Amino acid sequence: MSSTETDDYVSKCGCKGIRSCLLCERLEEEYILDGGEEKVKLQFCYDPLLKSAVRKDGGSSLPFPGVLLWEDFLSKQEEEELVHEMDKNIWSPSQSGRKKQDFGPKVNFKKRKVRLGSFQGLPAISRPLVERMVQQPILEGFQPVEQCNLDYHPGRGSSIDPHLDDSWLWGERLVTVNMLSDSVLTMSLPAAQALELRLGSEDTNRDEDDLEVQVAVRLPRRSLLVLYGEARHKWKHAIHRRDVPARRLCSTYRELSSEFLPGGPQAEVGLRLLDVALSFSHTAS
Ligand SMILES: O=C(O)CCC(=O)C(=O)O
Ligand SMILES: [Fe+2]
Repeated sequence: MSSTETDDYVSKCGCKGIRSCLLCERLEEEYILDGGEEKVKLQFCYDPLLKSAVRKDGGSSLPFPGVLLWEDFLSKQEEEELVHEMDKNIWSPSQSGRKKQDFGPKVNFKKRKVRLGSFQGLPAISRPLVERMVQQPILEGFQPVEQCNLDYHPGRGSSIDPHLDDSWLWGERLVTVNMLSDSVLTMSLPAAQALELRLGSEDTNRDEDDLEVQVAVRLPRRSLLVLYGEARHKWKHAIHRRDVPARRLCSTYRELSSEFLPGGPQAEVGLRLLDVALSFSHTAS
């Protein structure tokens, strides 16, 4: 990496509140490792063929519905073109050492307000990808109104903390296309809740407040991941710093919730958003 590139990677940071990246940690001369290490974890790996989470130290497995992994969704040439196109647009600094490009309506989640703002549609280059993804039965009728591109880099200590995506505006399926390097999405849930979701395990009889179930979902380069059902609404998801060994880009596509779909109280707003989004009129300058 040239020094100009390095400067670019570390020159700006978008962290607020408790979030941090390598830049602000260096500035504060404080090195914060991945958070939450005090919790005892039951670690599983997701097996896409079995659609189950399998204990890392062998033994039990747990049905894990709500994840679809589509390997080689992109060809190598498509990946190259997408990355080239994304890098023509400005990457804005975001939380925890990420950079971001957002193609979607302007949203205030706290006040539950959404408006078109300057949104002109999803990027033109995404049209064939959306046409391809909807061939998958689980994505039938998927109509994204937002595409959010993220740029992770180990030089900035990029990560994303465990979270659930909003479900007031965003609908049932979250779709992410992974580019440039392999990574791991870590899904987590307190053991007591996992038990409720049928974790048949003898390990849950210790103090359950401190016990967390973690499921590592492998995200191969050029794959597409769908989260829905339990994996969308109950399990938090995160990308840990240790799982960003090289630059990684991803595009997350989000559909509308039932509130904004036909029959819902905000159906008219939804129609306007869809009309603009699916014009695919954004082209990088
Ligand atoms: O980087 C990823 O794959 C996940 C991104 C994510 O969870 C989000 O933007 O809400
Ligand atoms: Fe998310």
